[in-house]
Amino acid sequence: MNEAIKVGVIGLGTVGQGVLRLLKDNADEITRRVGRPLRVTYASVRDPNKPRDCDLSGVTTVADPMQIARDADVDLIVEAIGGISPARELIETAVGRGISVVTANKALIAEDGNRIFDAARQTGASVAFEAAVAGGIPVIKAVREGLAGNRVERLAGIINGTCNYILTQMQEKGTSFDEALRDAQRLGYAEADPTFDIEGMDSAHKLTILASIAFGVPLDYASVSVEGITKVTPQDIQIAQVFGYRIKLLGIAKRHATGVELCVHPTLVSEKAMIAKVDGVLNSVVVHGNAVGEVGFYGRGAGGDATASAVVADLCDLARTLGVDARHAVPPLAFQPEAVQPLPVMAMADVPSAFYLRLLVADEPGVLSKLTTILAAHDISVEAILQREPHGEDDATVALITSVIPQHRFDHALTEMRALPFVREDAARLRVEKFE
Ligand SMILES: NC(=O)C1=CN([C@@H]2O[C@H](COP(=O)(O)OP(=O)(O)OC[C@H]3O[C@@H](n4cnc5c(N)ncnc54)[C@H](O)[C@@H]3O)[C@@H](O)[C@H]2O)C=CC1
Ligand SMILES: N[C@@H](CC=O)C(=O)O
Ligand code: NA
Repeated sequence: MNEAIKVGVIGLGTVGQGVLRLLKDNADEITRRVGRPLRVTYASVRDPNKPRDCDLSGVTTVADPMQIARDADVDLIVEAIGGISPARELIETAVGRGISVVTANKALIAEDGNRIFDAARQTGASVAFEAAVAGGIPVIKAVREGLAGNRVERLAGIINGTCNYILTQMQEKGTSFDEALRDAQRLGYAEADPTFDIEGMDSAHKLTILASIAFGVPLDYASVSVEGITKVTPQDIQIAQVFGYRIKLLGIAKRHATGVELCVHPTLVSEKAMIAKVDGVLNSVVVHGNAVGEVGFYGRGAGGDATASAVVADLCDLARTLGVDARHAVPPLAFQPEAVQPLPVMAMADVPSAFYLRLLVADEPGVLSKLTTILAAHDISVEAILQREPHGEDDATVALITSVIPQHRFDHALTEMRALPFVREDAARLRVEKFE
């Protein structure tokens, strides 16, 4: 049999263990694809007493992950510890000695990827990161390679499994936010610090990577406007449903005449759109290319096995091209490094959208007509509106969906609405995104 390709795995948590399991369970299939077996020979284990759901026989375990990055006799390395440091130093050390790395670390790629890819280019090593976006969905490969003939106009997606799981549980089972989050953590979906999931930063990391690959712009996490799901209430989920919508946390990267929109926020999507039906831990990315039109991908966005599927796919790619200078292969960010150019990122105030608004108002006559008069004065049409009578002491609720307008116009109208004596509170304002 051909000599095995030796793999070092740094970090044996949800993803690392999944990689070991998959390489073992599907060893025959993988060997037939690659031409040589892939064998984990080294793994870094911080706590040797922790019970693990993978077989470590034949694997040399070390406490210090730098030992693997710097010295171990391996052909390829998997980084699965997460976070910025020491993950960055480990990857830079490995590529510095010409060892290619597979990482699932979207935070690191989004925030320091430009520097990491430069370091890898110095030696001709690769840094592969399919698992970093939308878990098991092979969306990096699809956009980078499969859509290379297109100018990408828009990319939008559900790219955080934890948030989609929470929103689905709240909508379908009436589960509380906190309970649904606890379940997502137990199932291995959430980040080590789940704030990254629920406050939208994890989606923003992934959107940064997708936007770069789609538009040929440098990775620029700081330019993404981010809002998470912590303010989404069961009431908004329920009213959206009455209007025929679902609320999803979307990442959106879109070209406009004056620049690109880069944002993550809870969004109303029509229940008729395919993406509205993507529930639970599933992710979905919808890409509009000028030649192909709209293309959609969906699948498991988090969890050990699904993520390991993407890590192992990258390992197979790199194993097949061991010894080949990565500077002659597909560039990591899809475009030739010297052709990667920034585009102006639009301020959210200028980005056009339809809006959902929920107001708490005093229960008195003429409320709807006064609100719609203000909207009409700002040339904003109302596509749907409802009013709910108060329960007991509560205020009444008015909810509406507007036509597509720049946010600043909507905000001016909202300022005037807030000043009306019967308006108690603008309780929710969400964007609405349309799909084919
Ligand atoms: N869990 C998931 O569904 C997905 C996770 N990812 C990414 O994969 C990476 C790993 O995530 P998980 O496996 O879920 O995390 P985890 O917390 O389950 O595992 C991380 C492991 O790395 C070890 N570790 C952390 N710092 C270390 C250090 N300095 N030295 C040695 N070991 C260290 C921890 O002890 C733990 O065993 C992260 O970048 C995450 O964002 C990506 C896609 C999906
Ligand atoms: N915490 C992330 C894991 C995968 O990237 C998520 O929930 O999507
Ligand atoms: Na992926």
